[in-house]
Amino acid sequence: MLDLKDPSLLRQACYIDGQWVGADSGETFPVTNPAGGAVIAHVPRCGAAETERAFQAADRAFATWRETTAAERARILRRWFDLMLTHQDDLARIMTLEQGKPLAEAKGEIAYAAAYVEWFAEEARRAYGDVIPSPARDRQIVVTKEPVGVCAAITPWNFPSAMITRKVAPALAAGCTIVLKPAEQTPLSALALAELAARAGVPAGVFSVVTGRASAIGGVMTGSPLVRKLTFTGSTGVGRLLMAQCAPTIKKLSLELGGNAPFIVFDDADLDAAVAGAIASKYRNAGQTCVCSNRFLVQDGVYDQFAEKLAAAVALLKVGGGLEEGVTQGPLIDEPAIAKVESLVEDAIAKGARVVSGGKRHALGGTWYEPTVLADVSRDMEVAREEIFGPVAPLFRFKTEDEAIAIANDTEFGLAAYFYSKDHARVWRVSRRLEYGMVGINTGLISTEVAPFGGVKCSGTGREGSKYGLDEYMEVKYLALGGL
Ligand SMILES: NC(=O)C1=CN([C@@H]2O[C@H](COP(=O)(O)OP(=O)(O)OC[C@H]3O[C@@H](n4cnc5c(N)ncnc54)[C@H](OP(=O)(O)O)[C@@H]3O)[C@@H](O)[C@H]2O)C=CC1
Ligand SMILES: O=C(O)CCCC(=O)O
Repeated sequence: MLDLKDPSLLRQACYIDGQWVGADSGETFPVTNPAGGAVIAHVPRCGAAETERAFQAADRAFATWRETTAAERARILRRWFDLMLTHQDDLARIMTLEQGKPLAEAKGEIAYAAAYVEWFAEEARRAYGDVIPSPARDRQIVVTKEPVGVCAAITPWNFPSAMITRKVAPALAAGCTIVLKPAEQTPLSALALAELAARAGVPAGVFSVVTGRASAIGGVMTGSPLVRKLTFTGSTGVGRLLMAQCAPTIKKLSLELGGNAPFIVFDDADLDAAVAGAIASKYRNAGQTCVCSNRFLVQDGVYDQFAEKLAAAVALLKVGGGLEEGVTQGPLIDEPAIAKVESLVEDAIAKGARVVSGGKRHALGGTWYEPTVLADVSRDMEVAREEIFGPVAPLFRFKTEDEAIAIANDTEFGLAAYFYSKDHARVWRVSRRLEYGMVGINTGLISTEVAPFGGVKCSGTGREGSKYGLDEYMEVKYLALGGL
């Protein structure tokens, strides 16, 4: 139905303990295409009981998986990586159909998702410990790293594959087992990854996928004493709730939550480069990423010129269905998402913002929103505080560097920030003063598997990708050897 080269990648069952299973109740829920709303598949609506079973299996599997060598785990992960690339076209097609992003972007995400698997296959062999100089002659102090144990992962719809692999691959590389609950909008990408993991030789119970009721599944993930770690990407509100639910059993946590990224353009910036960076960081995935620029802070001297150049670049974006040739802007994920964007833009206009481009739903209907640029935006408008998660660039004006820093840091979030300047002293000064986990300097693209992705403040805790991403799934153990 989806016109896949390998139709068996379209799984409409959960993958628990190495078996493809339905919900105990037999209930399912539909998966729809955001471009037009057609139902493309049905997946099980599981709850607590199925999730409990997945964790019991993960607990059993942990006993043997943790004993495998790093090289054995690396070989399996490497096969998973190879399979993802072999099936890149099908995986991308499934993603575009359930998530809406343009096919070229979906293919890019599959390559990006696979890169995490490759990276952690390599890092698995480098989980080194330490020998610490001892304070006493008859003692030796040794530090080893051990897998955390059984893990739980909850992922969002905006990156249906990459958000999974950057959790599951380091967990498996470290010797942990993991149960995943994907977003209800995009379960098919997750199930296809599970199918390929099984083909790659990941043993039963090591990686399970449960689709269904978020609060019931989340309740087991956060409450079960079998689970030692929860890793989550999604909204700050849900992250806060999950953190509280994990408190009684003191689970290790990685939370990758909302952002409110400033994109600062100083008078001395290369404006054409800044516009290219702005397009990349703002309109990727139709603005639906947590690291998308949310507030454009533009210095007085270049404000009008930047607005004009950005509007010209935005005019070249092509809105449409993700499978159509040349389309760069797909639909937003669902009606609540577009209603939120619409209300933020209406609020800004009512308070005095000027529409430079776009500003309303697209003529295509559905959940397509026009790529939008708003000028004369002020800090009393909701766009200054809220994560837009849509293709809207609000331009704020500032006069001094101090003012730009103050505005940039005036948010509860601290995920990604960007700025453009050619002045070296300023580059170091501003980088130090921005209260963010990631800073893009003269670039709008910061995501890569080799760098630590994560935020400060209400944007979360922990890092994904890079050597730090493996540490999140390992515990440090100190061995004191006496009587030597
Ligand atoms: N940091 C980021 O990358 C993301 C940020 N967001 C922000 O969040 C806003 C809302 O998006 P939304 O999709 O609603 O994000 P959510 O945080 O609600 O969803 C993310 C994941 O959490 C799950 N979830 C939701 N409630 C619970 C719960 N009580 N227990 C366990 N799991 C739960 C969801 O499951 P289910 O889908 O089944 O409800 C999904 O798998 C966006 O507009 C954006 O601002 C959204 C996605 C990603
Ligand atoms: O939006 C997110 O949740 C993560 C952004 C994807 C990336 O750039 O890695």
